[in-house]
Amino acid sequence: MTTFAVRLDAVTRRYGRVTALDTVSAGFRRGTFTAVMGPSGSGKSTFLNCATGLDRPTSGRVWLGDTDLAGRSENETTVLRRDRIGFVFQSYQLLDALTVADNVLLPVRLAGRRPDPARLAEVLAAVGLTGLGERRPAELSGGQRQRVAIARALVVRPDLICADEPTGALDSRSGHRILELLRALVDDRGQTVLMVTHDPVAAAFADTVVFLADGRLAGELPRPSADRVAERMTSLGEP
Ligand SMILES: Nc1ncnc2c1ncn2[C@@H]1O[C@H](COP(=O)(O)OP(=O)(O)OP(=O)(O)O)[C@@H](O)[C@H]1O
Repeated sequence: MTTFAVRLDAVTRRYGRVTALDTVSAGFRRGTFTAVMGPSGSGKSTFLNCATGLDRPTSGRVWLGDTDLAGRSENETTVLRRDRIGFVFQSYQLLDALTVADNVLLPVRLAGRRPDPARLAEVLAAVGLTGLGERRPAELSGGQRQRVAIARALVVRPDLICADEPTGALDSRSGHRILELLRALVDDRGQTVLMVTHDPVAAAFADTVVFLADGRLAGELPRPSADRVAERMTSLGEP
């Protein structure tokens, strides 16, 4: 097994005349938590989309574990994404008509596999939602809804959990608990987490913060503190 859950090699993504990502190379080791930060328009979403196969680089390569995403058909990439990456979004993206259990099991059903009740119980326990499987999302707090989304991300045993502003819709206390949960998934279960955030406090939960500016890598900060992250963002022109 390769050391990296995901690796980008000289990835460039242009949209017409705009170079959203400019020769970006980066590797994310298994069992690590990385935050991606940068001013608005610096290329964070493009980076995440290229790293997870949602978008294709104009040039350069992306590996998901051992798998080179270049030259894969759209169908193959969709299956890889579904089976090997867990996504967590700011807006949770749960289906209101389904129970918590059915939301969590959705990726399993979409893959045509039989849901395993033991696995369901395990991931609900991992996110602290034991006993809430029959609730609907509307009957949960924001923090609990995000836990459902994290359980859904975990259920397929992904190589990578990709979180886009996972605490953006939460009050600071619930957000803090979600970040502690992501941290614990890395420390206790060896998960790999890649998180885009605007919040230096959130970024400080990561092992390393990677900075983007104008589509280029603009350094990284190991063992970040919120103050040092905020300082670095100010130097990149973020108010
Ligand atoms: N589909 C697209 N078509 C044209 N230009 C795009 C497209 N997607 C992104 N861009 C441009 O590429 C650059 C990087 O955008 P991107 O969304 O990756 O930045 P970001 O750091 O995620 O921004 P934000 O923090 O505001 O969400 C911007 O100049 C943006 O306008």
